[in-house]
Formats: sequence, C-alpha cells, structure tokens
Amino acid sequence: MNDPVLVVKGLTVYRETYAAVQDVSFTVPAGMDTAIVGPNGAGKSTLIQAILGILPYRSGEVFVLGQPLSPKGKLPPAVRQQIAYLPQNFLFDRRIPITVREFVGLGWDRLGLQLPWAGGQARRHAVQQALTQVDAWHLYQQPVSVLSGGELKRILLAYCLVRPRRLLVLDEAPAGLDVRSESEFYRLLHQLKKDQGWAILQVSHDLDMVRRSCDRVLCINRTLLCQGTPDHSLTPENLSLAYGPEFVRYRHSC
Ligand SMILES: Nc1ncnc2c1ncn2[C@@H]1O[C@H](COP(=O)(O)OP(=O)(O)OP(=O)(O)O)[C@@H](O)[C@H]1O
Repeated sequence: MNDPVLVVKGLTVYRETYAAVQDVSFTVPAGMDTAIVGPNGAGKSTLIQAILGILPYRSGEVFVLGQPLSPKGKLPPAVRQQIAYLPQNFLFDRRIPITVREFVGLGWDRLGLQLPWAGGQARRHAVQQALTQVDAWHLYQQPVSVLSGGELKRILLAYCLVRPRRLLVLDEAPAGLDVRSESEFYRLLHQLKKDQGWAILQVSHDLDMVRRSCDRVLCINRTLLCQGTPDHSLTPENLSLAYGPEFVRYRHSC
C-alpha cells in the first residue's frame, strides 16, 4: 500500500579515487524518521549528496518516489520538488540583497520558468506559515545577510517547509540552534512525519536524540554496518563495530 519514498540499492560513490560509500542498500518509508549515524569520515554526507543528485554515483540504483535517479543526478522536476534538503553548512555571498521573506518564497516557487507574480496570496500565506512554524516571522523583513547562524538555520528550515514535500533530508541540521530551538525543531519534525507523512532522512552524531526521536537507524562506515530500530541497531556491539571499542567504554563510563 505505502510504497517507500526512497529506495537505494548497492550504491557506490567515489570521492575522487576513494570509494567513500560502498555497496549500500536501504529503503526509507513514508511517515518515518530515519537516522544515518557513523564516525567522522564514514561517508554519511557523501551518501546523502549522491541521493540528492549533488554528487554522481559510480554504481547501484536510487529510486525517489519510484522514479530512477540517473548516476549524474538527474531526476524529473516534479519529483525533485518533493524533496527538501537542509545542508550541514550553507555558504552564500552575504552581499546578496534578499530579505528573509523573499528567500523563503523561493522554496515555494515551482522549478522552471514562471511568472514573477505567480501564486500571489497563496505564496504569501505559505511563507508566513512556514516562518511562523520555525518561530521566525518577526525576521521577515530582515536581509538574510544580517542573520545569526541559528536564525539562518531556522530560515533554511522554513525554506524547506514552505511547500508540502515527501522527503526531508537533513545533514546535522540542529547544529547551531539553541536548546529551546532544538527541541522545537524536533517537535516540528515529529509533526511533519505524523500529520503529513513526510519521510525524514537525517545525518546525526547525537545518538541519544536518535534513540529518542528516530524510528530507524542506518549505521555506516563506508559500508552499511547495520540497520533497524534504534534498540536493534545501537547495541554496544554495533557501536563498537562502527566507532571502535574505546567509544563504547567511554559512553558506559559517563
Ligand atoms: N570534496 C572532497 N574531496 C575528496 N574527498 C572528500 C571530499 N569530501 C569528503 N571527502 C572524503 O570522503 C570521505 C567521506 O566524507 P564525508 O564528508 O561523506 O563523511 P561524513 O561521514 O559525513 O563525515 P563527518 O561526520 O565528519 O561530517 C572522507 O574520507 C573525506 O575525507
């Protein structure tokens, strides 16, 4: 009945001459929050960038909403529009003269050519709602260039939320948010998956959060070491396999 939002089969991705991701297979169902965990340099960002079509992949197959992603990252625009991505770092030229409201509105616009006034009131309403959801409506007239790191993160999330999507991909998304914003952020993710059936795929180093909030875990270190529910995956044996025995001893002594 519920086809998976994302299917990855035998995916291998190179960073120059190095196979950063090797033969990784998994599926991401709708309405679930799936975490990707693993040590630094394990290939987590490489994996999601290949799934998003930002990096080419060498072999394997990727299907988003049943449509194949080409090895060079091509996907039909109607499918691409269903995916939102919040990167680890968002680098841009701070001199760009664009306000928060204008920036978030770009997330609402359809891909491709359209009239500049398209949408009108629906667009304005969607922008206001998205900014309110991330508690940033008060910033709507601010130039993006003056925002703090945490404010910018919330604006980027509003950019992802401004239109209904099927898949939200996050790379260490809450980094830079204060404690209150972080808990609001996870509450919002929960709401998106429960009420609107969004699939969430998030890279995280916060194993306690993963245990609390995620439904499934993929543990990787170049290859997929294990997958399943947090209880099934985050066992001392699997953590030792991924991070080394020292890490498990350290966590138990805390
Ligand atoms: N632009 C690049 N050029 C060459 N190699 C790269 C590049 N970016 C990453 N790598 C290498 O690819 C491997 C995987 O990196 P990746 O950033 O995917 O890991 P990660 O699991 O996301 O790490 P972290 O937890 O530190 O963010 C690492 O060995 C890294 O050095």
